[in-house]
Amino acid sequence: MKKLVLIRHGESVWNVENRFTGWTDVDLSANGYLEAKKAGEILKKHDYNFDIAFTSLLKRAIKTLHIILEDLDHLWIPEYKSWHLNERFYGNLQGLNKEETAKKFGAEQVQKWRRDPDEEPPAITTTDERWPGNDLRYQSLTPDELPLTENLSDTIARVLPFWNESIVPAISRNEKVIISAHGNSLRALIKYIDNLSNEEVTALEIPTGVPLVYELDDDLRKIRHYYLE
Ligand SMILES: O=C(O)[C@@H](CO)OP(=O)(O)O
Repeated sequence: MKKLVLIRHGESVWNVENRFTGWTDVDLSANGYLEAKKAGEILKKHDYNFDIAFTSLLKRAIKTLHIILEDLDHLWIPEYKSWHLNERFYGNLQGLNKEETAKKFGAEQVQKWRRDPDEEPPAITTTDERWPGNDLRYQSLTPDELPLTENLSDTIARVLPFWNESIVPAISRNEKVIISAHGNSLRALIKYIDNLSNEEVTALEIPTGVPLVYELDDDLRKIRHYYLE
C-alpha cells in the first residue's frame, strides 16, 4: 500500500481579505503560518516522513511545505516546484473581493466562476499587469501555456501531465510523497484520483493546512482517504 499526503497551503492574506487570488503570489496570514506549523506537528505525531516533495511556484504553498519539513527535520529531501501545481488562474477576477463581485454580478454567476468546472472567469489580456508572461518564474512557459483565465477543466489539463510524468513515477518507486498546493490544483488532482463527476467536484471543499492522506494500491487506485488530526 502506498501513501500520498496532500496539503492545501495555510490560510493566505487574501483568503482573509476574501479576494480572488489565483496566481497572485500572496503570503500566508499569521494564522496561515500557525496552520502550517500545526500540520507539521500532526504529521510528526503520526510518525510521517517523506522522500520527496512537490509544490507550486507560489510562496504560500512553498512556505507551508518548508514549515512542515522543518518540523519533521526533513528540509533536506528533494523538492520539486512547478507552475503545473499553481492555483487556478482566476483571470480578470484576480484581486477582486468575492463578496463585492457577487453583489455586482450576482451570487449565482460568481459561484459558477468559482466552482463550475466548465465556466471560465473573464479573461485578462497580455497587456494586463497580472499576465504571468512578464514574471521571471514563468519564462520557460510557451505562449499557449501562459493562462489568460482558467476553469477547473483547464487546471486539470495542466495538473495531470505533471502528476503522470513526475509524481506517479516517484510513488511507483515507493517514495513517500508530499504535495503542497492549492484549493483548485488539489481539487483537480482529487477529481482525477477519486474519479469524481463534475457535480461531485463542485461540492468538494478542501480546508487550508490540514494533511489529507490518500492510501493507494499498487496500480495507484484509491483504497481510502482521510484527514489527519
Ligand atoms: O481565490 C482563489 O484563488 C481560490 C482559493 O483561495 O478561491 P476559490 O475558493 O474561490 O476557488
